[in-house]
Amino acid sequence: MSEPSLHLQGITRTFIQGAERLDVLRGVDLTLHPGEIVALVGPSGTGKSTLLHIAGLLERPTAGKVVVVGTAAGDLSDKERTRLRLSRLGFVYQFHHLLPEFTALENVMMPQLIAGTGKGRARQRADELLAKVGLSPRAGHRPAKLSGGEQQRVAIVRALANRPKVLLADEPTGNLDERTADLVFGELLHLVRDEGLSALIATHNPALAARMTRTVTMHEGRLIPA
Ligand SMILES: Nc1ncnc2c1ncn2[C@@H]1O[C@H](COP(=O)(O)OP(=O)(O)OP(=O)(O)O)[C@@H](O)[C@H]1O
Repeated sequence: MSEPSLHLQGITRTFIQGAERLDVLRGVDLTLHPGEIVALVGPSGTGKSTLLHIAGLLERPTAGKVVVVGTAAGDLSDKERTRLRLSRLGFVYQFHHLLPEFTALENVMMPQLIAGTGKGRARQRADELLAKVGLSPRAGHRPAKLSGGEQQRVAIVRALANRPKVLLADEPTGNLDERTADLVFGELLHLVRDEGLSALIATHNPALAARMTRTVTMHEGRLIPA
């Protein structure tokens, strides 16, 4: 079988606040194979966002192993983790977090420029991605001039700009009305499949979870198959 895109093994995360100790993750194991799209579900406050941040190399676990396309992240310096994140992982949040002073096109070019891609190639890739979500006519607009659905489409294609292997998404359409959420989610799935990625997507919406390859549920700090 081919190398996993993402492998999480024995992940724990404990928060200590004063005398209180909160064991949010208590031994999470998860393997994402290329092309798998996994729904991450579970009640609010059970640690889905915490797990996504750890998988996305934005936070370190208290214990356990994160392996991104064959590279064990625990052994890396912060600089090397950033490089691995930029090249292999894409992240979409519930709120778009686009840079307000830049246009849609510039927002999609930005992660590529940070990763060292030349301006011409970055622009070509951004044009191509914005076209895929029907936003070519809006490429020159700043986020404030775009609708909620359009802003989230830009955030999604921005996450794909550096051709990552894994997309991590935290309620990527949670901020949109039901109809728009359904449409944008469909586009997200189409793009993930089209680009041949794996994805781990937290959602509270059972209908959206049902459109993915499989579902895992956060329960008492571990993942169980749905
Ligand atoms: N930096 C932190 N310090 C202390 N506690 C934290 C921290 N980050 C998260 N927590 C706690 O960890 C628990 C899990 O939070 P998390 O945001 O991961 O849950 P979630 O499943 O994503 O919830 P939701 O579905 O509402 O987004 C919560 O009780 C939260 O208060």
